[in-house]
Amino acid sequence: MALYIKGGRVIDPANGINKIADIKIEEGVIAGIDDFAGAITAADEVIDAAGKLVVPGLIDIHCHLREPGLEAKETIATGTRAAARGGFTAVCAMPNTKPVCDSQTGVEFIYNRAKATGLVRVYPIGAITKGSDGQELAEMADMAACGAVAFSDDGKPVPRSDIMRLGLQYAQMVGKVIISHCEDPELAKDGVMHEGYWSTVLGLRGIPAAAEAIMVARDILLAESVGAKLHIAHVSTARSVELIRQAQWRGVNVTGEVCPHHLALTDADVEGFNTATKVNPPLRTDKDREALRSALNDGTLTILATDHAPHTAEEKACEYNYAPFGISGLETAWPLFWRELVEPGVMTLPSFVAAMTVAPAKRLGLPGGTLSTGAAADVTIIDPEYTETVTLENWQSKGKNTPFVGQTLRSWPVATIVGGRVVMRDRQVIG
Ligand SMILES: NC(=O)N[C@@H](CC(=O)O)C(=O)O
Ligand SMILES: [Zn+2]
Ligand SMILES: [Zn+2]
Repeated sequence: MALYIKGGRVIDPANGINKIADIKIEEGVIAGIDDFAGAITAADEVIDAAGKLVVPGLIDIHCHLREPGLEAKETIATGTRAAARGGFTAVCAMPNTKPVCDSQTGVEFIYNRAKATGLVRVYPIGAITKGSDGQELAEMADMAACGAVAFSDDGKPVPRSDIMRLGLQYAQMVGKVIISHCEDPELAKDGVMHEGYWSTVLGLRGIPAAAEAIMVARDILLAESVGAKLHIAHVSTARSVELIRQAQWRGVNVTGEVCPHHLALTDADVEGFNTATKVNPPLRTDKDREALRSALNDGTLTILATDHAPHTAEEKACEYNYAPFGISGLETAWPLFWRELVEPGVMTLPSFVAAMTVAPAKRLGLPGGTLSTGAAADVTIIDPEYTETVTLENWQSKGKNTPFVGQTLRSWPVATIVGGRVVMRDRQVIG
């Protein structure tokens, strides 16, 4: 018995495919892309994808699953259900859990929990420093040996340049990428939103754009000096984009990612003091948003990521100053990116699909991201015409901290298939 996805527009950027075709899945792997009309028998299962897009399973290289230790915010079980609902077949988990994932045991725990409770694939990211305290390198080589896919102290910067340089050198040695949360801790201190017109009007302490760009510049210089691979998390300012662009011209191995909220919202959206808009780096200005769009358009930035950062309702139900930073993003990423990037023609459909599949996979050396024959059958089906209003009904993440409730968005994932198993169908998570 085979599973056929019939008659959809198959977009597989890795193989240069963009055509109406059927996909055959057998024993959990892609058995071929073709016209299978004559081959389908009554014993086979068929998903009718006419009018839909059929793409490689989406891959998110930046999310927070909160397990171990912060299970009130999210677990691997709930976070991967949110991922499945958002069309993701694989997610990379940041190490800022309790304890921090800074050892072989931490990495193995994630793999074991994901195997036992996860609905989609989970790849752990190890910490750069012990406890992400920025003082002493974590056991990076050990973690790489047992499957850490990258290293990051996300949630915090690595304040000391000597430690960051050492981290880059170790990462380079084991062939991994450092994912940097770029923030000058002193400049950003006590800030709760972007520093500018709106922080002044609202009377909130600001985080200057330079707090990000300074660290982007430092990390680029360090990566350049040791020949290491650097990836900038949640790029949010025009200046960061400019620094990355210049570094790429010089041949530095640096990439960057953009999150949905930095495209969909600006600092003006903090008016109203909705704590769901509090995120790090903060929502920036229109000009920054424009710079992110042109960087995605010209290929300076090639990766889209959610930075899914769930928090409890209790934690977010307080004054703006005291709320934790973060937006629950897995379940609305695709339609938001669609509205911001595909509808206005900022990205072509194949380059957009690439930014959510093969580009992140290639950057971290993950399997997946293509529909090549013989590859694991991780597939996402999108209905580009389907509209849905964001509500918390049927919301899978424990983190209800989304500023997008009430927005009607077009283009949603309607099926998610992991290794040939259907884990979401018609917007309902299965399993
Ligand atoms: N992005 C956020 O606002 N929060 C993240 C940390 C991070 O990504 O830096 C979190 O872990 O809550
Ligand atoms: Zn971060
Ligand atoms: Zn993050």
